[in-house]
Formats: sequence, C-alpha cells, structure tokens
Amino acid sequence: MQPSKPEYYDVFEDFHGVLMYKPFTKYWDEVETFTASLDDLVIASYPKSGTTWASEIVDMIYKEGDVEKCKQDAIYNRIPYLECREENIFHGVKQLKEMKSPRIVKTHLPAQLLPESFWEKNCKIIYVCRNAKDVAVSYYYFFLMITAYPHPGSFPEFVEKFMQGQVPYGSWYDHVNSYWEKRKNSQMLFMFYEDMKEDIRKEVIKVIQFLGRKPSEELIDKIIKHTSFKEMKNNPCTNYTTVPDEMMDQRVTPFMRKGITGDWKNHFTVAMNEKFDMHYMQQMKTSTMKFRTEI
Ligand SMILES: Nc1ncnc2c1ncn2[C@@H]1O[C@H](COP(=O)(O)O)[C@@H](OP(=O)(O)O)[C@H]1O
Ligand SMILES: C[C@]12CC[C@@H]3c4ccc(OS(=O)(=O)O)cc4CC[C@H]3[C@@H]1CCC2=O
Repeated sequence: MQPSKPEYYDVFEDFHGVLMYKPFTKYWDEVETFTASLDDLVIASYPKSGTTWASEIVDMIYKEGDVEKCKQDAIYNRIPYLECREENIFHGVKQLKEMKSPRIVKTHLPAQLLPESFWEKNCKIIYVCRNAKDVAVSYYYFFLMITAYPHPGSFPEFVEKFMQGQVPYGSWYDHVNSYWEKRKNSQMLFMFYEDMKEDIRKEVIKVIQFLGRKPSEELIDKIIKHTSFKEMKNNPCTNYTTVPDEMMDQRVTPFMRKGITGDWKNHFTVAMNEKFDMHYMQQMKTSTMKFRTEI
C-alpha cells in the first residue's frame, strides 16, 4: 500500500523568501557556515534541469574517463547534495566534510542562499538550466515520486504553483536570474539542457575546457557514451534506484523519465500555454537570459 501524502505547507516553508522543504532548513547554520575549499566545484541548478546528467559528465572528467571508477558508487555519494538531509542516506554537509579534495558539490540553492564561502573563494560554478515548461513537467512527475512530498494536485494546478514559486526552491524565474546576475564577477559556466540535447560533443568540450583540462577525442567519446540517456537510465549509480522506494517511489514514475526537450507539448493545453507565456514574459522582462522550448 502507498503511504499517505502529507499536506503541502506541513512540509514546505517560506525560507528567506524561497519555498524550501522543511527538513533541509532545520540545521541551516551547518549549511550557511559551510567552508568551501579553493578547488571545490559547484554544480548548481533549479531541480529537474539536467543536474544528474551534467554531474555525471563532470565526474567522468574528474575520473579521466574511467567508467569503472564512476560505477563504484551512487551519484549522490560521489557528488554530495549540499543542503540535502534525510535519514542516514543523505547528509550533504557531513558527506562533503568527510570527502577528499577536489570535491564536487551539488546544490539547488539559489545564488543568494549559496554559502558565502563559495563566493569568497571564487569557486568554479557550473549552472545547469533548462526551459521552464519542461522543468515544470519533469518536476510534476518528481513530486509524485518523492514520498515525503505532498500530492501536487492536477498538472494544471501544479503549473499554477510553479508560476507562483510555490514549489521547493521557489521561483524558477528568480533562480535562473540569481546566477545569471553573478556571471560577470565569478567563475561560472552556464549549461543549457537544450544545448546538451542538440550537440552533446560541443557541450562536453566546453566543460572539459572550463575545468582546465585537455579534451582528447578518446575522453570525449567515452563521456558521450557513458552519459547517454539510455546508459544513465540503466545504470544503478545514476538512476537513483539505490534509494529505497519508501523515499523515491520509482514504481510511480522513473527518475530517468523521458530525457527529451519539448515534452511540455504533451502536457500543456493551448490555454495553459498562453497563460504561461504571458506570465513568463512578465517575469523575465528584465532578463537577458534566453531559453529554447524546442530544438
Ligand atoms: N543523460 C541524460 N540525457 C537526457 N536527459 C537526462 C539525462 N539524465 C537525466 N536526464 C533528465 O533530466 C531530468 C532530471 O533532471 P535533474 O537531474 O536535474 O533532476 C529528467 O528529465 P525528464 O523528467 O524530463 O525526463 C531526466 O530524465
Ligand atoms: C531526501 C529525499 C530523497 C531525495 C530527493 C532529491 C533527490 C535528488 C534531487 O535532485 S534533482 O532535483 O533530481 O536534481 C533533489 C531531491 C529533493 C528532494 C529529496 C527528497 C526529500 C525527501 C527525501 O526522502
């Protein structure tokens, strides 16, 4: 039998203007005072933007294309999720403190909530982003699967919440812009999911160069093969099947769901799309960030 879902605002709270999952803010001082190392690499994103894909690419680069090394542990142990805290499986801060340098840090925190130390030390940051419509679709299915998350309602109801920033990590619009505004005075690489779908070779080369390494053909080929959607979907170290069903119920929907651009067209009605576009224009009117909703 499926465990019952909690009420929405029993598990989420407004935290400095950003909706957050309550257990993640309970020991906030540990996150806020986290000490970064000069060689930490941060992979930041709004949830469901292609974080896991980009993370596996980066880990392959760090491990010089050694697939076996990447298959030694689940992605959430190789690349700890900074603010995540639940049971004994996830404790991002503890995992990172126990880890040898150079560390790769995953976070979904918006720029203003990222621990100050990462900015002070001018750590390299890869920000992964994806168009808002596909993120909303992917996030809806994710909600259904995370047992501790409340039921998101119907898809149109969820999209309303998404537009109002009433989902964990708050407004997508604010999130993407929070990092975009920092791009000139920090070491940042922006990766767009749509670009990765369109030309993964080009994007992998960009990441290798950003990390100050040499892009050999052999390394690039290995990365592309190992991080294809099919490979990652079948790999227990990337597909989250090692997380118990009691936390992430992949019988409801798999973590590696479709892996495409444009699935929003199968979910948005014409009326929803028009409303979303109007709201989008309003929210992004001062931003120079441009997203593609199809490729
Ligand atoms: N190798 C890959 N290629 C393409 N998409 C991938 C991928 N690995 C993960 N994804 C997709 O990225 C989304 C999850 O993002 P995140 O890692 O940030 O949670 C999911 O999107 P869908 O739900 O649209 O399929 C997932 O299927
Ligand atoms: C801790 C948690 C299980 C893990 C959930 C989680 C996993 C991966 C994430 O990254 S991404 O959005 O897919 O890129 C984000 C999350 C956030 C929620 C986490 C769950 C809360 C309750 C639970 O058991």
